[in-house]
Amino acid sequence: MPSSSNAALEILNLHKRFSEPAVNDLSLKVRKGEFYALLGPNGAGKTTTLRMVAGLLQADAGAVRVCGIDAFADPIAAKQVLAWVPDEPMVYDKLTPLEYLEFVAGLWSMQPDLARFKADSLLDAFGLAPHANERCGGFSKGMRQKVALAGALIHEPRLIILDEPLTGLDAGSARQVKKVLTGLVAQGVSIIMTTHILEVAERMADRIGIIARGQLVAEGTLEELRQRASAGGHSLEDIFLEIVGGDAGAHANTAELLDEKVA
Ligand SMILES: Nc1ncnc2c1ncn2[C@@H]1O[C@H](COP(=O)(O)OP(=O)(O)OP(=O)(O)O)[C@@H](O)[C@H]1O
Repeated sequence: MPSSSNAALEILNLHKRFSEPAVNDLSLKVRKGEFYALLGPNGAGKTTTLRMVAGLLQADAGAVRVCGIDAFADPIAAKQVLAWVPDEPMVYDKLTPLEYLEFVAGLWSMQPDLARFKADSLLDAFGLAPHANERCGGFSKGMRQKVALAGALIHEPRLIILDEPLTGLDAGSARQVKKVLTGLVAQGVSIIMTTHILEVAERMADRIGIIARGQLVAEGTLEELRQRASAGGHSLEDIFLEIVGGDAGAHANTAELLDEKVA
């Protein structure tokens, strides 16, 4: 796949093996200003893929380009333009959200005035302003998740990588997070997000990639996936279950599965 200037993320023939292959010749592209949802059954290789993109896990083979930067050759430059938020993010219990955001801004060498301005606006956007000066140690999982997300956004990344960002959030918090994310996409930021909440992918994603057994088995807009699904599946859940089945592992080769189902 040649490098293309409109790509925020290019994953090229990525491989990672633990005791068995976890990511197996995976290639995909996220365009600038695109919201891309990465779906797949448990153990499909989603987190492993994103951890390699974020530079937290070494790939066995393949390449990753973030905004045109070769992330394996120049990981520091890549990290400057991306944000990574895992499904169990860590925040420092002894810090308040404001102190945490100022600390993270300091790591990025942001000017204190700008850091404070950005911190205040992120705390506001995530509904954390009333708790800005309380220690994170007493926060619920959802509040901690929002603090971590705010921290990941403070340096104004161009590509945001989110692993299950809405798990554990109540309806109000999920709405705040979705509003922030869609606002960023409207400004040209790109997002790649894993989720098991298919409704979220259905409503928010510009394109959806479905992986099973470490391989991309389907990709497209919701409408494209709908058109390709053979049995007239209409919701993303119908399409997803048709493609991966209840048990993607029952198929020896997911490429064959793709040929059968969506060719
Ligand atoms: N550090 C590790 N050591 C050994 N095996 C691992 C490791 N990390 C992941 N795996 C294996 O790699 C495969 C892919 O795991 P991964 O966490 O990427 O799946 P996933 O699609 O994110 O799943 P889920 O939806 O359950 O989070 C699984 O078989 C998993 O057991």
